Amino acid sequence: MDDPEKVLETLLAESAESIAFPTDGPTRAAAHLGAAVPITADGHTLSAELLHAEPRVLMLRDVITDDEARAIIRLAKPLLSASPTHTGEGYRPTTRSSSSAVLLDDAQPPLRAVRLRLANLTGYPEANFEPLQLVRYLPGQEYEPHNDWFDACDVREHLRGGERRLTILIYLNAIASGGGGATNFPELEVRVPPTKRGAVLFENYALNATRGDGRCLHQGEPPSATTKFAANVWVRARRFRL
Ligand SMILES: O=C(O)CCC(=O)C(=O)O
Ligand SMILES: [Fe+2]
Repeated sequence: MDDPEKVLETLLAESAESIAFPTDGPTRAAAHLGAAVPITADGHTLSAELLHAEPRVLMLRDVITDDEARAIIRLAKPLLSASPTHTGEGYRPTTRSSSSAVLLDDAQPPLRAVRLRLANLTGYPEANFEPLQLVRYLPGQEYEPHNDWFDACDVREHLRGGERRLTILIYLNAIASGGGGATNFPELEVRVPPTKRGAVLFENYALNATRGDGRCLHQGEPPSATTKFAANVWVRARRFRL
């Protein structure tokens, strides 16, 4: 699509399809600072605790089952390759030494169950979810501080569903306390230790904003002795297209 007028027309039409920021999803309504509040989604009980109010960072516990964690790792393992990073104008080069796998087959029952539960919890339609992406860090591997949101001028990402409003990073295996592998938010002074079957959820955009929030800068710290498996779930402003 090279014709600038056509690009602009398409972008405007796309933007008009963005859903309003949900303010009533259970993860917005229930979470409190300093207290893990039980919530139920599709008959599944988990807990949510607000770790930081603005931007919102939440710790979810028991967000997936043991079987789901095992299934995600099993489906992803044969697909692993070096993790990509965002390059080009608007993006700072970062080191990401992990491996990743995109789980394109959303129809797989465990993937579908997790996606539908997270849709229910966040108030976003499942159609806005990117495919789950497994990330594997061998001991010593890491992802340097970065933001998950796209540059506002990134046309390609505008056409693939627009803003990454939410990041949900699900921890799939246990790492002993003191074993590293935390998700660290240096600007917020929040460090989330990986808790098996738990997740960190953060809002990359302030309410009604169209530009990403720089305070959401975060890094995947290296695990010291155990391989860390996690699954990224990114939620877009509009229907996601590959
Ligand atoms: O592994 C982590 O704790 C962070 C991963 C991350 O930020 C990403 O994959 O975008
Ligand atoms: Fe990230």
